[in-house]
Amino acid sequence: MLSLQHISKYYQNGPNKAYVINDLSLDIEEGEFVSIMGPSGSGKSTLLNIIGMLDAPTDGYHYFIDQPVHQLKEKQRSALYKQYIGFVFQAYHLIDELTVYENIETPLIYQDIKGSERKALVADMLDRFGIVGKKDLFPSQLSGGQQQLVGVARALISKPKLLLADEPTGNLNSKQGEEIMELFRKLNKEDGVTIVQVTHSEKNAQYGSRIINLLDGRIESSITL
Ligand SMILES: Nc1ncnc2c1ncn2[C@@H]1O[C@H](COP(=O)(O)OP(=O)(O)OP(=O)(O)O)[C@@H](O)[C@H]1O
Repeated sequence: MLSLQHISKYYQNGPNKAYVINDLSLDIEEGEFVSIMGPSGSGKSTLLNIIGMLDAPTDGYHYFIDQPVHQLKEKQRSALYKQYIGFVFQAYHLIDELTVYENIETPLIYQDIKGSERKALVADMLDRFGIVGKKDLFPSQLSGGQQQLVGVARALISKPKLLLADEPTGNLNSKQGEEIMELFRKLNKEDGVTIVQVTHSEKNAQYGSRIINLLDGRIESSITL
C-alpha cells in the first residue's frame, strides 16, 4: 500500500541539520495494523504526518497506492489524501461550532457528495457508533470518549483505505481507550482498513499486527505479532 524509501526530514539549525527522520525506509502492506512506538521526540508524529501527506520529507521517495507522492503537486496529494486517508488526532480536532452531525458530515461536503447521500451516510455512521441521540449536541457537550468516537466517525465517513491515528486514546480513560482499540481491531479485521497508529501504550500497541520502534528518527526494531 505504501513504501517510504530513504526518507529524511531535517530542520536547518544554523549551519547544522537537525534530523527528525533519518534515512528511514518502511513498507506497509494493505490490511496491516501497525503501531509506531518510541520515546518522546523520536519522530513518531513526524513519520505519521509524512505517511499521511500532511508533512513533506526533505529527502527520499514516497509511494502510496503506486503513486509517487514525492513527485506530486500539492493539489494531487490532497486529492489522494481525500480519497484514501482518514486521520484521527489525540485532541480530536473537532469543530466546536458544529454539531456532532455536522462534524461527521464535513468531509463529505469537501468531496462534493450530494445532500441526500450525505444524510444517509451520516445516519449510518451515527447508528453504527451508537451516538444517534447525540447528533445535535456540540463537542463541548460530550465526554472525551464520545468526542473521540465522533473523531473516528468523521475519519471513517469517506471510507478510507488507510486510517492514521496519532495517540488516539491519549486523552481517554482506560475503558474509553479500550473501546477505541476494539473498534480499530474490528475495522481492521472485518472491514480490511489498514491502520497505522502512534502510541505510547504497550497495551494498545498489542492490538496491531506489527510494532515499529523508533529511536532518533530511525527504525530501531520492527516486530511482527
Ligand atoms: N518546526 C520544527 N523545527 C525544529 N524542530 C522540529 C520542528 N517540528 C518538530 N521538530 C522536532 O522534531 C522532533 C520529533 O518530533 P515528533 O513530534 O515527531 O516526535 P514524537 O516522537 O512524536 O514525540 P512525542 O512522543 O513527544 O509526541 C522533536 O525533537 C521536535 O523538536
